[in-house]
Amino acid sequence: MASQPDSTVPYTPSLTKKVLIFLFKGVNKLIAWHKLPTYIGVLNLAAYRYELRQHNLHDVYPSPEYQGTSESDPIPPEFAHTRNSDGLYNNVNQPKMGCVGMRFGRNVSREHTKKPSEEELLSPNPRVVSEVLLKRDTFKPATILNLLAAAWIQFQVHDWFMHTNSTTEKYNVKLPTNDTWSDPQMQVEATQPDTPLDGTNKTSPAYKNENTHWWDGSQIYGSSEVRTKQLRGLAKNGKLEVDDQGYVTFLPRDENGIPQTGFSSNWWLGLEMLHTLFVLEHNAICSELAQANPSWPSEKIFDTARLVNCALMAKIHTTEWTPAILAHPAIEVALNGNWWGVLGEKLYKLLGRVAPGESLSGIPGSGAEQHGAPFSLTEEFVSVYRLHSLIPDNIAFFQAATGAHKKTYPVRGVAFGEARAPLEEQGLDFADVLYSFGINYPGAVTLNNTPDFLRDLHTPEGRHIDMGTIDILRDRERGVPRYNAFRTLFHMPRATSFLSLTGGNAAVASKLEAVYDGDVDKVDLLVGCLCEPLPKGFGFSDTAFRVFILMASRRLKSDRFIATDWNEETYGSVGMRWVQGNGMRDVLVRHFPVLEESLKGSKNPFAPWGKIGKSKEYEGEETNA
Ligand code: HEM
Repeated sequence: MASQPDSTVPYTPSLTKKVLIFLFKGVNKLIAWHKLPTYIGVLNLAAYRYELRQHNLHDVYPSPEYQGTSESDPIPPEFAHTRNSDGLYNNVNQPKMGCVGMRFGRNVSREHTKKPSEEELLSPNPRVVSEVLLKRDTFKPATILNLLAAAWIQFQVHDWFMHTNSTTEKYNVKLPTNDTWSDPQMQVEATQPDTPLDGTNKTSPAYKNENTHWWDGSQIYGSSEVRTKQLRGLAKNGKLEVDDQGYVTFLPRDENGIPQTGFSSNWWLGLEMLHTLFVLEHNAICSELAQANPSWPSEKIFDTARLVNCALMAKIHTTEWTPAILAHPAIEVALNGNWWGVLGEKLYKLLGRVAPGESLSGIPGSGAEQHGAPFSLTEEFVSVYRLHSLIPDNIAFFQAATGAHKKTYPVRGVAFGEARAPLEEQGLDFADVLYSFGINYPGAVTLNNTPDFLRDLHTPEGRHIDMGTIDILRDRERGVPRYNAFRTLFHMPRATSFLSLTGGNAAVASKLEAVYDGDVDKVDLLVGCLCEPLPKGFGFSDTAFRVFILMASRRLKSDRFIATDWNEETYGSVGMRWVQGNGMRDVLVRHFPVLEESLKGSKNPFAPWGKIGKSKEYEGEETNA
């Protein structure tokens, strides 16, 4: 186990990197990165990343001691080579870094993250923004993706973060005249701020993460050691407990029907399916490890299988999901480069690592670095994942083997307690559900495409909420800068008018102008991102993408188990082969071989799959655009 550089060591780009940043600033005045030839575009993205690492990582703790030290929190021997469910000990020198309950960091300095006054928080009225700009008018599908892509990102988000709502403080959102909201008033719980640790916290509050910040599969394994033990239950050989009902394997349920998994809020069939799939994958890895290492105790099998499963999910996300939603040649090279290096997978597999750094041979094994701030996810990172418009109104369900259409359900009908309805009522199994998700479209990430299901959401905890209103309110409440300020702080030019923001779309510009009272600087981050013209092949905005350039690779680069301990000693030779030799397609086909045929019709498992048999005859908008 190698020791890591202290997060307080400032990140200073080398002279070459500074020159690259300077050069591309000039180039980008004339031409955007995504219009450059592929490999020059990749270099441009690298320059952005150097600049962002230098200016856009901000700790929100008053001092580094809050991250713990190797003296105050020494690593117990059992966690020297494996993940701890609470997220402790990933960083050897600062063992609390990224653990559950640590605060979200910031990508912009604290003076730009002030808590708004009530007037600033509520204007323009977030419910009006939701009604006029977010409410879905007609279903606009994202035709480059399938519905699995929507479920996947929520599944991942539940690994990474969740804020806590206050049990005492609420905001009253004024309902406009003639509003159709069915309650007399709209109240939204405030986010619970962490106890202030210094004066800055009083003006710019900080918020804790309910999950670990690491990419550690906590949505499956839980965010505490106690929870992980419960989920393993009595299962042998390092496996997680499942409820095998013969025709289908489910996650176990508690006496109230709540799925027993690491994170079960906001549940629907998409999550049921992916949680089950990656629990099955964990158990398959365990079987393989046990067979190859008959002397390993259950604990070692579990620990190694979790490392492998987490790395596999990180790889799928990096090299498959992200290039599916950002289908641009430079992104494909850059993201594969994050994993394999710019020399590519083939050369990596032939030669192994040819250089120590991240560029030529990828981030895994390149050595962990914190770039001047302790690792944590950030408020801005949460904001750009507000992708609720991915959720469609309805899902059409088919049999995987024949393509026969069984039933089309509203999403509401497969959510929370109803999540398993198509399996229980239509006799479908997970292969059928996965196939159906493979050919249904998600919603496009664009204006007026947030479904009524989420804008009029009744949760099992008794909340009645409009996610459109909440998405706007939360960013403002947490001091995330509005669109133009955000762009400036991410080194992008601000929109000088509504028309320039919308890329010349006069109808959208005038709608924005009316809601934002003629002030383009008031446009909310989410709204701006939904309106700006997209680079070719992009499923979301270039503005949101700037956060990903920095944070997507940071999640890998900061993590000891990916960047430093990337070796057979930690993963076992079987484990290393499993991660490097598999992708989403392999996972799907391993557990549901019938899907192979449909997957053949698709270049990327998160893009629409080939339609089988009778499903070609289905005429609904869910699968046809
Ligand atoms: C059935 C589908 C979904 C339901 C029922 C759902 C529901 C919710 C709820 C109730 C919240 C918390 C609201 C609050 O702040 O009080 C939330 C937050 C959030 N959701 Fe969703 N959601 C769904 C799908 C998605 C999808 C597809 C994404 C895409 C990434 C997503 C991303 C987020 C994010 C980023 C947050 C903020 C989390 C935080 O504040 O820490 N959700 N969602």
